[in-house]
Amino acid sequence: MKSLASPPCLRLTPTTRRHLHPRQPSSACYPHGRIKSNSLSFSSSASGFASTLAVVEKELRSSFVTDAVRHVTGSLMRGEGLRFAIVVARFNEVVTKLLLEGAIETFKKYSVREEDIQVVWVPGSFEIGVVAQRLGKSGNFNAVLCIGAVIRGDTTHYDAVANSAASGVLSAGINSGVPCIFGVLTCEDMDQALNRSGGKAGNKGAETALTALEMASLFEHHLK
Ligand SMILES: Nc1c(NC[C@H](O)[C@H](O)[C@H](O)CO)[nH]c(=O)[nH]c1=O
Ligand SMILES: CC(=O)[C@@H](O)COP(=O)(O)O
Repeated sequence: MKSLASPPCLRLTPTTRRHLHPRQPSSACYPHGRIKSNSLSFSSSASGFASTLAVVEKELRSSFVTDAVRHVTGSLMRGEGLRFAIVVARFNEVVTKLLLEGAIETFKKYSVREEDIQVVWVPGSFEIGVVAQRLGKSGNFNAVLCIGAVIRGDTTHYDAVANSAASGVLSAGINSGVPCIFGVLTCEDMDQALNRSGGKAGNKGAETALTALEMASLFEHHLK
């Protein structure tokens, strides 16, 4: 029997660690298998993340061959045939349109057919949850991607909208049993929002589309 005392350890770069384990401390290691450090190269872009994840998945899978424990993850490589709804808020449309573009581009890059993507517009982020739940329950989609941009103003309205959007999307997923992905920006100002919708900090629409793909694949291929 294999000893569990000192599992082989993968030290991850900050970027990959953030994607795989967003809250793990910097000294943490990946406990399930050994990964050659020279097989990993990282980028903070959505496609960089995807290829990093593919390498990690492959290496981890091969390191599990001798393990009796079964591990399952969704795959980014099997987008064809998966169906997605995208609920997008019109409020701060200059931002949400860019997030939507990033999301659709990513779905297409991963072989999701255009006819398998349905976009539903709602007035603001507050309205996303109820619509996501309806779409999830329809049985027509493998995942629902929720896109919005909440930007702080002068009053406490920001907190109400941001928190409601988050708990609305969470409830939609739990109540419908279909993954509902949180692609709602919550920003201090428009600069922060633009930086995250194709600017300096990437495109969160594209990143959350990858999350939707992974979760859709996990449910479709492993959790039925
Ligand atoms: N201020 C923002 C809003 N506010 C609108 C609400 O989402 C909602 O439509 C209204 O209260 C009616 O129910 N929405 C955003 O998406 N982003 C904001 O910054
Ligand atoms: C996040 C918001 O709802 C924002 O537009 C509200 O702005 P304000 O707090 O100045 O009314």
